[in-house]
Amino acid sequence: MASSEQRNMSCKRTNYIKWHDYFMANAILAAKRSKDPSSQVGACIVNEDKKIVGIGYNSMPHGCSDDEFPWAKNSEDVLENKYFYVCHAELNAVLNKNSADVKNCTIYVSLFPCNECAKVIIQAGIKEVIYLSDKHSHKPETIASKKLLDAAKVKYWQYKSNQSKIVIYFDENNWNIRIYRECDQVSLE
Ligand SMILES: O=c1ccn([C@H]2C[C@H](O)[C@@H](COP(=O)(O)O)O2)c(=O)[nH]1
Ligand SMILES: [Zn+2]
Repeated sequence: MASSEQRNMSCKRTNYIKWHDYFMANAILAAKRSKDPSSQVGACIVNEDKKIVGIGYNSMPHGCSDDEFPWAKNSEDVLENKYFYVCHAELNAVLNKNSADVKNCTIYVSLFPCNECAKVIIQAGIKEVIYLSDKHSHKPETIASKKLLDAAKVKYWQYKSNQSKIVIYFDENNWNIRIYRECDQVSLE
């Protein structure tokens, strides 16, 4: 008779990362590349075959040093604030695409896209937006964004994960990932 270990080895794993968590985690990981001290935003574009075709985060444009351009948001001189210069995560994800186009793709974003990003999403042919935070839902940029997405029939919905956290261990001999469910403090393998 097979031992429980042998049985475990002959069945497929069940604690694998589910697609939505996987793609949203990629967006969150990308966000952590951002140099913006107050808001890091990440975006991950996925095609109909569940392949990642673009990743982006908010950054200064190429050739515009992120040591020299400002990251402030409340300077009296608007030219000393980041807003005129920074490229949004969604724009970068579309421009970074490694496929011919992003038609009918889904974009996973850590923050609901602003109106400017909504225009990019629509014009690029992206059909679905899955977002984590909607913390600016009261702002005109977000209200306008939803108007645009509604008119263009781009579906959007907020992702609520069953996992509360995913921890990555960078141990060269025993690299691992632990997935913690919200309902318990026990980590899955
Ligand atoms: O759709 C969006 C909206 C904003 N961002 C980026 C642009 C900026 O770097 C920050 C916003 O800065 P605040 O300090 O929160 O005003 O977020 C984006 O990438 N995508
Ligand atoms: Zn934007």
